[in-house]
Amino acid sequence: MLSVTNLSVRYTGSESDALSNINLSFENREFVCILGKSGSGKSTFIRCINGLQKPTNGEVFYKDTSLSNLSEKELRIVRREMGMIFQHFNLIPRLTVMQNVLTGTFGYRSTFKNLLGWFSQEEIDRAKQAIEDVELNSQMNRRVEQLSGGQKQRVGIARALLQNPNVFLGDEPVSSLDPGTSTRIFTLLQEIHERHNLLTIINVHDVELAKRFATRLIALKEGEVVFDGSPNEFSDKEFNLIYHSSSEEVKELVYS
Ligand SMILES: Nc1ncnc2c1ncn2[C@@H]1O[C@H](COP(=O)(O)OP(=O)(O)OP(=O)(O)O)[C@@H](O)[C@H]1O
Repeated sequence: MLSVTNLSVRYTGSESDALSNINLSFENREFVCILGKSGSGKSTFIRCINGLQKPTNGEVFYKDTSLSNLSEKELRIVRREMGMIFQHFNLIPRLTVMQNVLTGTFGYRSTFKNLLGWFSQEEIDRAKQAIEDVELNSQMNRRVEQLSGGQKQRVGIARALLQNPNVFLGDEPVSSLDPGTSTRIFTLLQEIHERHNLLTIINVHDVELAKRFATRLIALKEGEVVFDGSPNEFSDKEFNLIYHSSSEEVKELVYS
């Protein structure tokens, strides 16, 4: 469903690759967590998948089509099938929960309709359902600036659901939340993942959380994949290697 081949990214002015020759493929229904130290390339990888970051080399294929071959308009169509949630939620603080969630339909509507804020009854009903799915019914008409971090992330999830996504992407969606709230958000992501048959790919710093919810773990170190396997295979040894050793030592030890 989604794959990357020989994917490399080097930012302008940088002397090293943020991502270096990554080859991975993902199937529907996988719940993938991406681990790695700060600066290892996790966000860059997610941004390549949804076409926000152009590779320096290599390709991203979504449903067998290379994103490099798509026009901006075609890319927008791909992007609307990829719901995305963010560390800082990326909501519009002064708008209500309902208004924020409805922006999830924007990729499917004309700019004219979006500017005027006209929504059909069907769109409003779907938004209500998504708000119910994330258990925020009682907050529907509150401004999001009045919500807690966990509630804000639920709004982000409901907004992404309105896109009818095939792929759910998360760029450190629980990094600013406390442990209990983080677990509840991951539980919700898992439920949504199963109910909608999604491919879910989430960057996360919390290894225990990743091991508990993911079906597959991928670890990046200095822009390279140094671990790709099931959560049971990821032990303290891998943890120490990934967070404390050089990438050459990691590859030697993990794959020896
Ligand atoms: N826009 C940019 N311009 C130049 N360099 C960048 C840019 N974005 C990221 N980088 C560099 O690319 C490398 C990978 O960054 P990236 O944000 O992908 O890592 P990350 O694993 O997501 O980090 P974090 O966990 O801190 O978010 C880092 O060295 C970073 O400094």
